[in-house]
Amino acid sequence: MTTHVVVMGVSGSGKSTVAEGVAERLGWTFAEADEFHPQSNIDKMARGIPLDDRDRAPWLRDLGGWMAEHAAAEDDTVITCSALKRSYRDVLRRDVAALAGGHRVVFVHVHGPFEVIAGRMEGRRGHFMPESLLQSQFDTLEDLEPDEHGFVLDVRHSPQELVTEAVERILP
Ligand SMILES: Nc1ncnc2c1ncn2[C@@H]1O[C@H](COP(=O)(O)OP(=O)(O)OP(=O)(O)O)[C@@H](O)[C@H]1O
Ligand SMILES: O=C(O)[C@H](O)[C@@H](O)[C@H](O)[C@H](O)CO
Repeated sequence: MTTHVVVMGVSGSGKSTVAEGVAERLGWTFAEADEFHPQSNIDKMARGIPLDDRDRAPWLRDLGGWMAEHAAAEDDTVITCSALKRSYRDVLRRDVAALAGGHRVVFVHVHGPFEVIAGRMEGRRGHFMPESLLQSQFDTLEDLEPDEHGFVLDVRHSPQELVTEAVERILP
């Protein structure tokens, strides 16, 4: 049985900060979903155009496949991935769920007020994602539903608090 953590949320919410901390604390394999985006998706966002379902579909399938490969190899993982919609999370879960052995995908939603996240994006330099896309990220976001395995963290907590809380709630 392996666990696959998806740290989700809008751009600038702190996914990388939390996911890297959790992966380090647990010694689990880490990946950034942004590194799985085709260059065309990165270019589109950099031009200030939000991705649509078609842009995200192959990317989500690749990430789900990556987690399932690791599950099959008995390797626990932590990834960052916006995973904004329920249907996206269904794709991310699908390949791991199809394996025998009771492997788990756990979503950790880093969530908080628009103004806090906008302020952090403003202070960040050299990232392809423009602040102008934050509203579309919030518009697209669908909260975790009661039957989804996961939990919400408050972006206003310190990175250290967030990592500790995440680790406590992830471990079975
Ligand atoms: N809990 C926190 N408290 C204060 N600042 C934070 C916190 N978490 C992250 N930050 C800062 O906010 C900015 C965004 O964080 P981070 O890059 O981890 O977000 P992200 O969700 O991975 O972003 P993206 O998806 O756009 O790459 C960074 O400058 C980071 O240092
Ligand atoms: O689904 C999406 O729209 C994307 O994955 C974005 O969320 C960004 O890639 C990421 O957050 C970097 O800012």
